[in-house]
Amino acid sequence: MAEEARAQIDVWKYAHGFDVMRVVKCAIELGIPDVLESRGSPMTLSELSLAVDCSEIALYRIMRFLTHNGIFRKKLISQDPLLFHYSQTPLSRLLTTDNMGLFVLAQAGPSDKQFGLTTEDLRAGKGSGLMPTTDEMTVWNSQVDEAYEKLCRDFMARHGKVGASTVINNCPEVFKGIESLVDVGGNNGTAIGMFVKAFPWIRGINFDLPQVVCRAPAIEGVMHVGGDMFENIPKADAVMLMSVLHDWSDEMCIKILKKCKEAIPANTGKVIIYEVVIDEEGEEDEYTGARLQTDMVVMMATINGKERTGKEWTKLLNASGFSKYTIKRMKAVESIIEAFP
Ligand SMILES: C[S@@+](CC[C@H](N)C(=O)[O-])C[C@H]1O[C@@H](n2cnc3c(N)ncnc32)[C@H](O)[C@@H]1O
Ligand SMILES: O=c1cc(-c2ccc(O)cc2)oc2c(O)c(O)ccc12
Repeated sequence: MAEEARAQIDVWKYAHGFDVMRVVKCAIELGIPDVLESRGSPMTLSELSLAVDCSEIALYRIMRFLTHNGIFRKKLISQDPLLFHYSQTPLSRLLTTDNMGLFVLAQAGPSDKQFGLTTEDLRAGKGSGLMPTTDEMTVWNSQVDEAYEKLCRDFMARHGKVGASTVINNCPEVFKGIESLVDVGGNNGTAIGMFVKAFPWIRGINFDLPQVVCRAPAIEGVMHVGGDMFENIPKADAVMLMSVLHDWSDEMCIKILKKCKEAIPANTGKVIIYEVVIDEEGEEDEYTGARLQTDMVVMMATINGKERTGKEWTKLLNASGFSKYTIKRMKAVESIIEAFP
């Protein structure tokens, strides 16, 4: 593989390296290596959930990530996750509290919700919501250090830049025939500004919460509109949703998607979703690890957010009233989903 292509994959190890260790720390705190060791034989998700007192949904997600990383082993008896059998590896045996487990916990420092998943949240089946405030709102938590809050805002703006160039380079055809495009949850307008520059026939609307767009810089060809995507979305030929839906539960996503549908023409409109599509078992590629890491990041950052598999996207789009959709896989962590009314 060319050095450049390898770097596109390896960079995620550094971007999410700290998060990997936070999930390993939670697994030790929950006692997963200890329970598997004392049982001495493989355990189903339900058995493990009962033994470590952790919700099945949260446990399934962290075990999906930890088995992909070779920390535990998973045996598929069927495609039903409730019937997966989990067992130790030589590595997880070293992570028991009798062995190196306490060493890892000590090095990780005191448990502090501000800096990672907590076992209490996982037990309750929710994410840690480090970044939202209340009601699943994804606005940076004002209780965190001011400099860190600014770093998070700046990081999100860069995320928009990286995402927009991935879409422009890999899927320029999605912009064909679109005269107006609204980027819902577009933050400071970085992404929509890049789309309008690359495809100058498009009129861009950057739509985000009023307290977010009021800080956005003026961008040629882009109008900033403040509002609430659960209430009303400005009308346009197409709606873009970049890394927005992964912050929300299925129920809230359906509300957002229904509002997006109302904003576009019934016969020619489309919703363009730029999000991770988690690979099904046996369909992994070189980005699978980074996609699963992003699921862990979303679990830490939000309360009910998650990355979704193709099947989960189908359910969501059908429930939101979209009649058809296509998934375009890219050489990237995210994919493009085009949904049509
Ligand atoms: C994870 S960020 C994604 C930002 C940008 N699309 C990107 O990919 O970099 C989610 C965005 O959704 C916005 N948002 C959250 N709740 C919203 C709401 N009710 N209405 C409009 N935007 C909202 C946030 O302010 C934030 O800018
Ligand atoms: O801290 C994050 C990171 C992401 C993120 C990371 C990698 C990707 O490929 C996509 C997104 O998304 C976040 C997010 O949506 C949020 O509301 C808070 C924090 C983060």
